[in-house]
Amino acid sequence: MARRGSVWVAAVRTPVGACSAVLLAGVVLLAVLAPLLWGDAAAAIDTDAIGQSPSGAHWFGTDSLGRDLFFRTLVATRLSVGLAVLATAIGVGVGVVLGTLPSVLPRWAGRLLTAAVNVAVAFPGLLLALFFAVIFGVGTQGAVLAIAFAVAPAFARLVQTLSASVSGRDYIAAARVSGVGRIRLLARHVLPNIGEPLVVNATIGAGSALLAFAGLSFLGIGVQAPDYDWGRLLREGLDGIYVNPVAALAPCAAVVLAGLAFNLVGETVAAVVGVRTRATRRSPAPLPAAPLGSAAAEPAADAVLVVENLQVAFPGPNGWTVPVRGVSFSVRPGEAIGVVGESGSGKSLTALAVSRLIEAPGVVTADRLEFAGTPLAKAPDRELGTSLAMVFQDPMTSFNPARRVGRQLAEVSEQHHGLSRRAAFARAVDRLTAVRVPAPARRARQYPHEFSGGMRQRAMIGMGLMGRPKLVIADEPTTALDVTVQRQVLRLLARTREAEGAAILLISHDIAVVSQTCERMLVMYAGRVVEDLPTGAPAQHPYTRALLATTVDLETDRDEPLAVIPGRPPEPDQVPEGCAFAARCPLATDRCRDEDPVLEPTADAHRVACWHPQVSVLSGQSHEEGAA
Ligand SMILES: Nc1ncnc2c1ncn2[C@@H]1O[C@H](COP(=O)(O)OP(=O)(O)OP(=O)(O)O)[C@@H](O)[C@H]1O
Repeated sequence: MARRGSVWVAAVRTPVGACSAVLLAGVVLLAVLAPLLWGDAAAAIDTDAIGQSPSGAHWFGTDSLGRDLFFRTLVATRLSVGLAVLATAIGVGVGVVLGTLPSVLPRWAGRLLTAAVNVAVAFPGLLLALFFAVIFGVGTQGAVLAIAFAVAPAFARLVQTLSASVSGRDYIAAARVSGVGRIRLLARHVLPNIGEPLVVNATIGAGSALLAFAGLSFLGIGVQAPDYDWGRLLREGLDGIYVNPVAALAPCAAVVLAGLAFNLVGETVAAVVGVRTRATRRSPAPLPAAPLGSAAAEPAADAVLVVENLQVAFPGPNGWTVPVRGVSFSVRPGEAIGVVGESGSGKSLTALAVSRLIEAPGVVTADRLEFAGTPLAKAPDRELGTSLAMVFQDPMTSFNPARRVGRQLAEVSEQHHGLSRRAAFARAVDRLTAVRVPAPARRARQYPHEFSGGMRQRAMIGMGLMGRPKLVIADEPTTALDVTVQRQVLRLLARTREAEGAAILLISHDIAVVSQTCERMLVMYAGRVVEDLPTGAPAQHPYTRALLATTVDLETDRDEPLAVIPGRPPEPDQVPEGCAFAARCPLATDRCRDEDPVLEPTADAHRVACWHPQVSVLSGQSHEEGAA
């Protein structure tokens, strides 16, 4: 709640937010106070001062009955703004009902209603307002209903579109499956999730309603005498425009200012609720230097990837959150490295940083971040596009659902190799063949949804092979697949490595998968690499040992309870002072809680960040023995 409040404060501090706050406060104050303070002065008839020009006594002059136009303009604020807001509220209400009814009504009735809304949306709003004004009759009430019904179709369409985008989500499907009725589904699951854009559009819509209302009153079919709003004042002022132009200009200026207030408020609300990160995008303070997570070791001269002291940070309301805190490793050509660790340990962010895919407001810093000998920040897109391949966990969302698979693969060669459309498509078919997609020529012409999960994942790898990748980064590539397909994909990665000489960085929470595929393993915990070891070597860090102990295989004793690591990893913004694993480590000492261990070599090709390495967690040896 406090966080939300601070977002609003930050939004009001922007130039647009400040203007909107001042204008809105002015409009609301006038609407509330003006009739109370100046209502009588605005209604007072003075036959001695009929049709006067602006003067010290009457700043905007007087009308045909000698009434003060300055006070009348101020007093008209309440009716003008109040009626516009009322019309908008009714319009939004009717729009929400019309927009949601199709999902509740029988199919044929819903379609009929949708078609009617579509037809109504096609009519210009003012024309609809005039049409309804004739139906509901001349006068304030008729004008309110006319404008409400004129704006309702646009809101109905908006609600339909927003509901359609929400109704495809998994939580709606889950609610449906669990037997939630249509109306409850709508009220509980759909409407709360479309409320924010609706409010933003309603605020902006109130500005248009204000203008429309002034238009109807100006035409004589809105507010009727003795009541008056800005539209009526404009109509009366226009009669004497050559004598006193201010009489017409003042209500016009009032409409413009109030309309501006609504629109700017809409923009501010949109900035806060629509793009919530915008307000926090401003960096809270200079990003602190990355703590040295590892002892500097010179990487191989031909390393494909060199990462030294990598830090990924995001600005938050209370300062920087640093989910990746000084990660260092290097990858040699053709090498397969696995990155393991519990959820939230920073594996994916490390991969994204290495692929230059961390978006603002995220900040990536490193002492050294090089790909194929070139600083990553300077590597041309073409170089990265052809020599670094990325395979994501969910290929369904990584492929564009509206384009054929073959064309998406071909785009890489058209873009980066300058191949013609036909040649690029032929290469796409060839690559699909290489990743063993059956009937590749036919499959290349299909859409992603026509592929099975495993086939999509292979096609994704095929896309990476359109160039000559030096490094394939695969982020949980088999998590969504069944064991048989998982095996096929892992085999394919291994084959890619052999055939193309590509290095592999395989991210997985499954230590068994990594052991089968990789020769080295980086174990991450709370944004740090805590152990870097050859696969199969005895683990030295208590966390790695605990992770290995939780791995289940065919030889696991089913009579024994499954091993678990007690506790949870710390949140990125609550990492403790010393070793982040200390709170869960049975071997932790005061030193662990006070001092953060650095990743240091303990044996050939083996680095550990622990004050007490080589201690067996399971055997219950004391830490003194282990530390020795
Ligand atoms: N854009 C972001 N802004 C703030 N924090 C983020 C952002 N993206 C990720 N994080 C946080 O960074 C931490 C590490 O995330 P990351 O996705 O790298 O973890 P992971 O080890 O890959 O986990 P998983 O196995 O669940 O994918 C998480 O706590 C996550 O909440």
